[in-house]
Amino acid sequence: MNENASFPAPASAPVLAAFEGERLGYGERVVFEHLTLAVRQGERIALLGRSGSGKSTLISALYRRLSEAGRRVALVPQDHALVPQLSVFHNIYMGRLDRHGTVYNALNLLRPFRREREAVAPFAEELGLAPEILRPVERLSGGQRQRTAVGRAFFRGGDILLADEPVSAVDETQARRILQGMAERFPTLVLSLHAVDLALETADRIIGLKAGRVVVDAPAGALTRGELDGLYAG
Ligand SMILES: Nc1ncnc2c1ncn2[C@@H]1O[C@H](COP(=O)(O)OP(=O)(O)OP(=O)(O)O)[C@@H](O)[C@H]1O
Repeated sequence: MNENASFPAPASAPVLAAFEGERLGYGERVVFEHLTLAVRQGERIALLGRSGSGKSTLISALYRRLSEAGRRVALVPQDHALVPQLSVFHNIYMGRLDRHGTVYNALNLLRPFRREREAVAPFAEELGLAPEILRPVERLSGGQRQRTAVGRAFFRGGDILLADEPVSAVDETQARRILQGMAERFPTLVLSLHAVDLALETADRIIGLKAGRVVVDAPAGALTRGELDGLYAG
């Protein structure tokens, strides 16, 4: 780890969220004992680490903090948080529920407005979901559900995208295309990824977690594959 290297986002870039020696966990269960970390505008961060190292816990904490600060945050949760009985169209549309009133949303649920169908269609098309657009999500494959959750985040847009294992269920070609779409749309990204190669290609900053500790925090270009593989050892 190169502690002196500066990240591509300059130190003058605004801090969007920061933790200073904070404890994060679930009730009695402490995951991070003493987390110190700042996310600056313009950073593309990949979180790496073994299962249970704390990636989802950190993403959830960032989501709360950014939302409380009034940032527009798009989220792809690990469990996708889709409404199974509703169509791909409706699940993607949910990314902008907060832009309309309850009556508009209820009417659109019963009989989608043409304007909304036309707004959602390019996102479904880009993610290869056009043929499934009217199908209930409960009748989709795992990869199709994951792409629906990505579509909802794309449709939402915002200052920052937080995505927890957003390409774990799709093939490598699709994964690259989706990650590229994320980078083009959102000025700031925090992505939890399992594939080290994809993380190095997509991110400019890699944060490696081990049992609730930040053990790597360096520019992607300063890290070797071997250093990152070490995150998964032992
Ligand atoms: N709701 C919860 N209540 C109590 N403990 C939890 C809860 N969610 C996660 N944990 C624990 O917190 C630790 C970190 O979990 P977390 O889900 O953040 O890891 P992760 O790195 O995202 O794992 P994975 O790659 O498997 O998704 C684990 O030990 C896990 O068992």
